[in-house]
Amino acid sequence: MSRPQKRTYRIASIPGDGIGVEVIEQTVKVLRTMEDLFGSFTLDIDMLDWSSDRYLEKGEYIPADAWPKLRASDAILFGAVGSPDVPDDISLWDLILPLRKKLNQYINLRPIRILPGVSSPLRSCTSSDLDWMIVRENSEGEYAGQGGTTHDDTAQTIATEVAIFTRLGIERTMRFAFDIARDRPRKKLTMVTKSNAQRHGMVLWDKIFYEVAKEYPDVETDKMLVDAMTVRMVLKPQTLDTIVATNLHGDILSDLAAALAGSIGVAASSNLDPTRQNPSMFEPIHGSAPDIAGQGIANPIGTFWSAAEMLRWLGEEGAADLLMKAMETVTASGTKTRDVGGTCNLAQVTEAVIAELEQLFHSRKAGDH
Ligand SMILES: NC(=O)c1ccc[n+]([C@@H]2O[C@H](COP(=O)([O-])OP(=O)(O)OC[C@H]3O[C@@H](n4cnc5c(N)ncnc54)[C@H](O)[C@@H]3O)[C@@H](O)[C@H]2O)c1
Ligand SMILES: O=C(O)C[C@@H](O)C(=O)O
Ligand SMILES: [K+]
Ligand SMILES: [Mn+2]
Repeated sequence: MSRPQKRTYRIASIPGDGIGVEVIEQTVKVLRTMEDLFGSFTLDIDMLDWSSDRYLEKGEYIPADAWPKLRASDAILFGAVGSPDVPDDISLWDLILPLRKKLNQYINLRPIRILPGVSSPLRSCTSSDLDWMIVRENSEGEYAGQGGTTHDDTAQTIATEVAIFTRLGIERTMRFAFDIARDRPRKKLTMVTKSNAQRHGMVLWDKIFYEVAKEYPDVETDKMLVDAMTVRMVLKPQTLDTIVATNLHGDILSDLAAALAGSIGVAASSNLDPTRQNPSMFEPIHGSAPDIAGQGIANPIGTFWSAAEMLRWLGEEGAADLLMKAMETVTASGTKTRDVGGTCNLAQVTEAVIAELEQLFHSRKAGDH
């Protein structure tokens, strides 16, 4: 009998700043455990020091010659960027945004659920009341990079931040969102907009949503103005399932959604190039959290979940499922960080997840025979 060949994946890992470094360190331990347990795949992890420290030292986040190698990787595992020593617009526009843009990661997919053992700040909201998939457009809107400042240092300074919406960008996002909605049991897609006040880009957004909807007669459609959407997310979470939103709206709503599901520390995201011509990038939705950085108390679950999504994207479904199961068993058992009501530090949560992975893997193996 010939043994199946071991699969190798080239992973570029960018821990970044603050708690990004801490959560990635733990996630790599978890991935190494999975690699050892399964034995069927190898993760060739390239740790990249692209951080604000590097920027302060060398004047750049991403080395100019780094792109070909990065493009040749199979996936990117990202922590967070942002430092009190560098203006936030520089760190975002020199690190995370060029990655998303140059690698054509035009979808940011953010699953939001209440994990076992985690409670929602909403009174009587259970896991069956809040199970959402947020599809955030990830390349245009206010993030298109169009704009500028003139008349600097005068009383007439002008600054523009031009929100760009293109048919191409909207159409591919809507199609992706409808595909996601169709694959979920409720087959329901809520489109978030602001086409009452924003009469050009958002009107085009709505128009294309209804055009694409015609191709998906089996998916129930629904439209919400973004302000009212915040109210509905809080008061009627059970009426939502798949949500499609612009880059900026999706950014804001997903932090709210994560908080409603218990903590921003458990929320995952996938920056996807659905064409698979470039590597996709997986990261927790949170930032570098300077207020708790260096204390070892950050919740690593959002990054573990992102790593599970990375394994799924790479085709390692079994490993992804096992990691989700281990994570959820650990949160259910009460081994949790403070943001979700526990008393553990991130290393203790990691150790518990690793122990659970080993336990689950071996009991599954025993069940096979
Ligand atoms: N994609 C990214 O890398 C990304 C995302 C968001 C913010 N940022 C950057 O991060 C920096 C800080 O931004 P911010 O404070 O607005 O947002 P943040 O997400 O870093 O933190 C918001 C709050 O949530 C808490 N928090 C975040 N992650 C947590 C975790 N894993 N466990 C426990 N608590 C957690 C923080 O302590 C803080 O109180 C800024 O420079 C910002 O630009 C980067
Ligand atoms: O996309 C952004 O605005 C950066 C950060 O807030 C994020 O959600 O990744
Ligand atoms: K992040
Ligand atoms: Mn955000």
